[in-house]
Amino acid sequence: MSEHQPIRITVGGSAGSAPYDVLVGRWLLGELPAVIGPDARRVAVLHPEALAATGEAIREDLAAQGYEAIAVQLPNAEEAKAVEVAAYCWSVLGQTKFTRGDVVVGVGGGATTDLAGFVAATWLRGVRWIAVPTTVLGMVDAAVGGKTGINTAEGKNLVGAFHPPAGVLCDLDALESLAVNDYIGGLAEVIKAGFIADPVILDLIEADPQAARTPAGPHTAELIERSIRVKAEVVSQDLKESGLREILNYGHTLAHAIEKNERYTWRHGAAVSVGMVFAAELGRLAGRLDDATADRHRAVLESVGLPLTYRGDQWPRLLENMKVDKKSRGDRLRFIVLNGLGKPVVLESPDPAVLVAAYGEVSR
Ligand SMILES: NC(=O)c1ccc[n+]([C@@H]2O[C@H](COP(=O)([O-])OP(=O)(O)OC[C@H]3O[C@@H](n4cnc5c(N)ncnc54)[C@H](O)[C@@H]3O)[C@@H](O)[C@H]2O)c1
Ligand SMILES: O=C(O)C(=O)C[C@@H](O)[C@H](O)[C@H](O)COP(=O)(O)O
Ligand SMILES: [Zn+2]
Repeated sequence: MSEHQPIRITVGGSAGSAPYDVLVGRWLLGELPAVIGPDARRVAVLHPEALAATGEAIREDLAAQGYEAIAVQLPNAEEAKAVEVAAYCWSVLGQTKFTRGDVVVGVGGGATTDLAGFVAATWLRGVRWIAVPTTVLGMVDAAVGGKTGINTAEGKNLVGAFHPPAGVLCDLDALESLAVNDYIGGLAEVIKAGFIADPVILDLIEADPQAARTPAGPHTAELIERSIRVKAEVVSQDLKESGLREILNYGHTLAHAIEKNERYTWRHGAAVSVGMVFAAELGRLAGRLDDATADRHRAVLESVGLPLTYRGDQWPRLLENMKVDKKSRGDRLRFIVLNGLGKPVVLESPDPAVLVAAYGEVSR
């Protein structure tokens, strides 16, 4: 990738949605007006507290180009994914007289883009929105694919809508200011993409795990691009998760149960890391996954500093939490496991004793 030539990955429209591009590069904010489109008069820039200066800079830039631009500050991280925050945004849009021609821009990590997309999906039953992800996780996963939503006390992402963005701008320079724990949290989703579809990702990380932990690593752009391609390929075929898209939920059944158990104070990537070790053990115990690939989960996740274990005494609560997973059907729990590297499949209603044994392998 040359500095001025972003990579462009097109996400095909499925289920009647319009296709859109994900751009990966540097200095991409100049692309914003083209994605905003000709109809917008007002633009609302939703950003977390941590990115107040960035949000204001984008607002000023848009105002200088003639838009009526407002910056809307959200709480950092999961606190943004709450109905009270969505309601605050609805009231700001109402007071700004935001119409169906106007555009929401979500600038931030996955929590911000999930909330911004949800506000855009619900305002006037759906307005155009653009994602400007500023974390690894946001770039490789959250901003792509049109899943938007908020958490409730009962579970993670329980309220939301499929509402694809009009475009996604991944400016790699944004990653420079990210805290190391937030950076490596995103690697959990990168590693997920490696296990479910693109093992070259795993090879690149294993070659130099320390380098993978920083934006200055030699493979940063390639890891991000490969992961986006995995996601784009899947959501282009199955926007509304009627089948194939469930593979992107690898490790998430337990992960979301942990996040709820921790009242959303754990980072999503950390929970997904533990959830993937659990899913690997489940695959192994169910006779699907070979020992080497199951063990590879622990090795690669640990090598970048992600957690592998969770509290042993919490199993009954986690099991209860998993029942509201979106892959559940009635009383049947369903998990994504691997039949081998890059071969994700659904495991239906595993024997409870197998679930307990798999949890025994991640509990401390
Ligand atoms: N919609 C989807 O398909 C999808 C996919 C994966 C994850 N998610 C969601 O994404 C969320 C996690 O996203 P995340 O890991 O990006 O965390 P996050 O959005 O909570 O961001 C982590 C922290 O970093 C701050 N931050 C963001 N960008 C920064 C930057 N460039 N410099 C400094 N600080 C910055 C944020 O304010 C926050 O405090 C979860 O809610 C998860 O459920 C959604
Ligand atoms: O895009 C998807 O589909 C995913 O499952 C990607 C996940 O990484 C992401 O965390 C997603 O938000 C989980 O969705 P949910 O439907 O299980 O809430
Ligand atoms: Zn996820």
